[in-house]
Amino acid sequence: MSAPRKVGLLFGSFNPIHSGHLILAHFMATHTDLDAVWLVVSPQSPFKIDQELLPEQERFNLVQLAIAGNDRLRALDIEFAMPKPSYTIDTLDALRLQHPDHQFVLLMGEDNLGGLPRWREADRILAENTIYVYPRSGATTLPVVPAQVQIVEAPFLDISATFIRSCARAGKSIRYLVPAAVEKEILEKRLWQ
Ligand SMILES: Nc1ncnc2c1ncn2[C@@H]1O[C@H](COP(=O)(O)OP(=O)(O)OP(=O)(O)O)[C@@H](O)[C@H]1O
Ligand SMILES: O=C(O)c1ccc[n+]([C@@H]2O[C@H](COP(=O)([O-])O)[C@@H](O)[C@H]2O)c1
Repeated sequence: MSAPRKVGLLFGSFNPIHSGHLILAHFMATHTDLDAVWLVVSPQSPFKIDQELLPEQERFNLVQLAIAGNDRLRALDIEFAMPKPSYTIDTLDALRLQHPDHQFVLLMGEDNLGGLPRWREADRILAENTIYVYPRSGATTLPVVPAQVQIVEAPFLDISATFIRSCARAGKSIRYLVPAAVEKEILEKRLWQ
């Protein structure tokens, strides 16, 4: 049996994955007490119903290309078989059933913290999980920050998937904003062009 592990979970639409996600995920997996970070690709965020999304399998493939060769990072498609939209509490329950020996930590950008009370079963998410929050533009907060929320001073890169998509649409370079393998795939498949 493998040793118990402390694993950070980075949930996202990853439409597409970019260098901001990767630097954050690798930093969390190597500069904190976490052993690994799993990137959970959400088919449909409850807060992004109207957003034009690449097919989930395509987004998942881009995540896999981006993290290839990094044994601290892993891509999860667990939400593909679950009801949509993708509610994080349901995924956390499923992951705890699948991996009873693991300790999970929720990773969250400061942009998402203030909106957390509007998440499904937010009280249970807060009661059952440690949350590592890292800097992100559009920072929001909770009226009272609970003890299980820890601020991690991770490097801050102001890149968003929205910006990557707008560059691709405008025919502008996305070199270094996404890993080379992801750039190649976006250009070859003419994604968002
Ligand atoms: N540049 C970044 N640095 C650190 N974390 C990020 C960065 N971009 C996104 N994240 C975080 O990654 C998680 C998933 O983000 P998501 O897939 O929604 O990407 P996004 O860039 O915010 O997308 P979009 O621009 O389409 O809203 C969120 O918790 C978000 O805060
Ligand atoms: O569970 C919820 O109620 C909930 C509400 C909003 C967002 N989330 C999850 O948070 C992740 C990031 O969402 P977003 O909207 O910032 O892309 C994504 O995995 C969503 O499924 C989850």
